[in-house]
Amino acid sequence: MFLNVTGTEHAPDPGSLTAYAESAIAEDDTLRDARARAAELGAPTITPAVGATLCMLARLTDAHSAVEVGTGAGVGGLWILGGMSSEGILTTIDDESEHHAAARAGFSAAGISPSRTRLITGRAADVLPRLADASYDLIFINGEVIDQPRYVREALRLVRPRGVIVVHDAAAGGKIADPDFTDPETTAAREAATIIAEDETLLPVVIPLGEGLLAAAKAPVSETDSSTS
Ligand SMILES: C[S@@+](CC[C@H](N)C(=O)[O-])C[C@H]1O[C@@H](n2cnc3c(N)ncnc32)[C@H](O)[C@@H]1O
Repeated sequence: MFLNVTGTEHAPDPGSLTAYAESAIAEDDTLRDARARAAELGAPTITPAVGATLCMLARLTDAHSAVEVGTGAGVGGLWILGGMSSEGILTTIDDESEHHAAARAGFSAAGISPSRTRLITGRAADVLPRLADASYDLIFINGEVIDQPRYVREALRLVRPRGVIVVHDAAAGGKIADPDFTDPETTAAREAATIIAEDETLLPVVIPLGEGLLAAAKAPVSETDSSTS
């Protein structure tokens, strides 16, 4: 059986490489319980392989500070925190206080100190502009697809040199590569991808996991500082 039964809208075909990538990741009871809370709330979750990818990126960037747009019931947050430095702080934004209550329960069950999580309840478009420039090692965008361009623009400002931006639902339900689709969501996903593609300080890659991840690594400071070029 495919490992994530609660949150995936489009389960990969059995026998596909994606199905193998998902089934290869085992989640612990804390994550399973978080998925159960998400299911109760009707909040979508990332898949296990997306979670493991985020965890790996947090570890590779030695993340001390991360931002998540769209807390849900805390599945993504648990994965990100698992890869961060033991002192690392996750700022996670959601406009549903019920989702934040569920996420808090998950973080507590995982033994994560409340000092390591900053849950901000509000609309991401209002909260993100209040966060400091170039201060975050990992930014995970997992809100509404239609809002991706504005979140990506904020992420460009927030990410540190050598940090990483990850956009979930980057494939707009598989429609992004088909020019016949010009609906607002697909157009927004294309715009977000274009903003990333046109930034020469970013190294982007599409990762075909979950609903499609677009990950982009920010160049080191020596390559982003225009005074040195
Ligand atoms: C896909 S879920 C997030 C899942 C979560 N990242 C996880 O891995 O479990 C999207 C979340 O974004 C929240 N959301 C949607 N629009 C928002 C907005 N404009 N501002 C803040 N949160 C928003 C929803 O309430 C929902 O909890």
